[in-house]
Amino acid sequence: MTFSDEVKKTFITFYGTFVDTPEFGSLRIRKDTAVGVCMDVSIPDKFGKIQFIVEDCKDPLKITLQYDSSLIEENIQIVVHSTNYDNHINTFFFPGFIDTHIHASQYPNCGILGNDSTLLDWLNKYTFPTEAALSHLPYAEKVYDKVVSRTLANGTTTATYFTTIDLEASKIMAKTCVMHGQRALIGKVCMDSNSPDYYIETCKESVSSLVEFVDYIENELCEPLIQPIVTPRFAPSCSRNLMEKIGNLAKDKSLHIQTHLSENFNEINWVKELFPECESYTDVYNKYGLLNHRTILAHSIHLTAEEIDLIKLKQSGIAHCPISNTSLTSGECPIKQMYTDGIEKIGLGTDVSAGYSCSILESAKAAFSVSRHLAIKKENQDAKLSVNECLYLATMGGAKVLDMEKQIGSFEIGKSFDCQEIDLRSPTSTIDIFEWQVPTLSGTKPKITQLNKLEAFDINDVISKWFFNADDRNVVKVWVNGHNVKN
Ligand SMILES: O=c1[nH]c(=O)c2nc[nH]c2[nH]1
Ligand SMILES: [Zn+2]
Repeated sequence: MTFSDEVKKTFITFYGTFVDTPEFGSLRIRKDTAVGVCMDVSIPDKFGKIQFIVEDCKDPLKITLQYDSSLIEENIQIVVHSTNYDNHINTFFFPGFIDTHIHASQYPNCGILGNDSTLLDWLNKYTFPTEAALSHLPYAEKVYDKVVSRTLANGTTTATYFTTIDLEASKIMAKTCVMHGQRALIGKVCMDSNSPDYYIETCKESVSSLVEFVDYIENELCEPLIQPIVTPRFAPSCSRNLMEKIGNLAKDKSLHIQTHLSENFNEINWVKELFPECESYTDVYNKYGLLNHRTILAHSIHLTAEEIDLIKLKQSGIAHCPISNTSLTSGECPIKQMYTDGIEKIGLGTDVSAGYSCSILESAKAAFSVSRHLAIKKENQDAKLSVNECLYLATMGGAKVLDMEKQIGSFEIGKSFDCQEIDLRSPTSTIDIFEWQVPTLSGTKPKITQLNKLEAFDINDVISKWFFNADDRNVVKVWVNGHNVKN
């Protein structure tokens, strides 16, 4: 079926097993479930959104016609799992992943780190030259096209991107996301201080190109899935004047803000030297108008108790980027402790290219591992994140960080249908799961006496297999706002 076939339908009902994590640590499984999505462009308030969820449903078409008797059968599409596994749970719908921190412009360096690098020398040696090269627009086109298709292929339906300081290249990124159908917040990077002469703007240039970028997205592109995000790179590369000006713009237009915070000890000391008037790194952003409930703070590893309190007070969100933090030897962010301290807006970021993978599932596995290392180091089992908690960070946690928890992150009536279909036995899958391990939808156990001593696997085990053993080969389809964007 093609994209154009699909949009002719005014209603789609998805039918099968739905798995999501509505609360931190919970795993919700709804079998034989029909999820109805309005695809009628003449009703913009409902378009792409879930209209009903019916569990234990035997006939999804009948349920759809019961929901709205004015619908006619030709306009309804029923989408069932791509492969029928004879009543065994091998395939399920899961909310699309949310990447709360990724540098689209660094994608050419994904997998290139430099063994000896830590943050500040890595920026100068690898990152700034790579970003600056994208002012050559044909390069920008290629790189942005690849990173968006690659993240979608890995099940990322929403991403919060950094581009570069270049306005025209940033517009290309916005157009690319529209073309691929990905939901995205896109930030033209602002930096007017302490940066190489080949990759820096004046404060005036930075503000005016940001204003033009916001205007372009809001008034020319006009695509509801795409939002601009105010993006001061990090405190060392921004003057006080620049931070205040773009903070005011964010406030006036209710825009999101993203930046980096407290990633590495040399960086933290540098911020102390540059901003002696501020109490802490976090206080720099607060003092210059950048800290609020729509601010996304990447890393935030080495925070003091006062900084945690300030972030809580301002209700800002944290993008946990465990692959990056390990790769650049920046540190281990104590996510479980943050929850205990009352910070609940925490999501995951791939942080390509300090992170070597653009898969949020890989980041979720890394979050699991980093939390175990913290538990070993601190001799405290409470530091451990569970599989379900990591999956929450990858979906609902990310939605909260983006202040979009009413729109995305789980399957609820009124939310957009952003979804990935997972198939543990897709043709190219490398997951080995044996037939006696797979529970049936009705929960019956295999009738083999030798297996009586085996604990029967349940769907939690299946989800665990997926979490640890899967990759993009198990993402068979992806939808954003009801549109099939990956087949
Ligand atoms: O991981 C990071 N990646 C970056 O590009 C960057 N810039 C400032 N601080 C940063 N940290
Ligand atoms: Zn980053």
